[in-house]
Amino acid sequence: MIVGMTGGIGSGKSTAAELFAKQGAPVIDADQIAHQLTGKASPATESIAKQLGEHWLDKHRALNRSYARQQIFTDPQLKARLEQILHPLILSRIQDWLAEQTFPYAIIVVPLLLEIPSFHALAQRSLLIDCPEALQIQRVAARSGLSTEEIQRIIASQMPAEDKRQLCSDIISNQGSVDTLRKAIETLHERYLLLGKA
Ligand SMILES: CC(C)(COP(=O)(O)OP(=O)(O)OC[C@H]1O[C@@H](n2cnc3c(N)ncnc32)[C@H](O)[C@@H]1O)[C@@H](O)C(=O)NCCC(=O)NCCS
Ligand SMILES: Nc1ncnc2c1ncn2[C@@H]1O[C@H](COP(=O)(O)OP(=O)(O)OP(=O)(O)O)[C@@H](O)[C@H]1O
Repeated sequence: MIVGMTGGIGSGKSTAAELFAKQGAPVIDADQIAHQLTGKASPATESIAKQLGEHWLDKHRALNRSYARQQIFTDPQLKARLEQILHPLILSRIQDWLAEQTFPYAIIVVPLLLEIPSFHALAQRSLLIDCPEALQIQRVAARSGLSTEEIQRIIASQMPAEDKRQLCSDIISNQGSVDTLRKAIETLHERYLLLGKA
């Protein structure tokens, strides 16, 4: 059984993914794949330079992440063009990884699970890590130093939380402590094991 985990920026997806992994579940994260794909002198960065311009890369020919962030979250067309380069490669890496899994269930962590049909189609269940916007902003600012304005722009580019709640089969509220999150994940892990074995 494939479980797609999603949630807005800073909702706690990576923290939740780590907790599932500690239970023994196989987990793959689309953000981490995107990071690997946009490292120095990779085929993806060469496509980005060719299609979007050399100035999207840094001196090591890796993606200039802060430049890319500024561009795509202020210009939807540039966002779509970067996604057109990266999403097929991310999808293919996830599919290859899924083909190797033998555990009763596997977790794919995909920020745009509900926005992009080809990602959504991979999952039989969808798990939303839900967190109020004010807490998302607080946690992302503490982690990355991004301004409130920049974080709000990223949130505005994603599907509204209310719509995500309607679409997901499972929801974990991540407003409490990491310990509360751990308990919710232990419960879901047991449920997914049963569902995956059925
Ligand atoms: C713009 C980039 C360079 C910014 O890098 P940075 O290191 O600052 O952020 P990181 O990659 O860790 O992403 C952090 C969060 O930003 C949000 N985010 C990232 N890409 C997108 C996007 N295309 N649309 C909406 N939100 C996004 C997600 O909530 C994600 O969890 C990077 O996010 C990127 O390459 N994005 C395009 C690839 C993509 O669509 N990734 C999401 C995979 S489904
Ligand atoms: N329940 C919690 N209590 C306190 N801090 C938390 C909790 N959950 C997550 N955090 C912290 O909030 C920040 C964002 O969490 P995390 O990185 O897991 O979110 P994410 O959804 O993966 O973010 P992104 O969308 O940017 O990839 C991290 O610094 C993390 O340690």
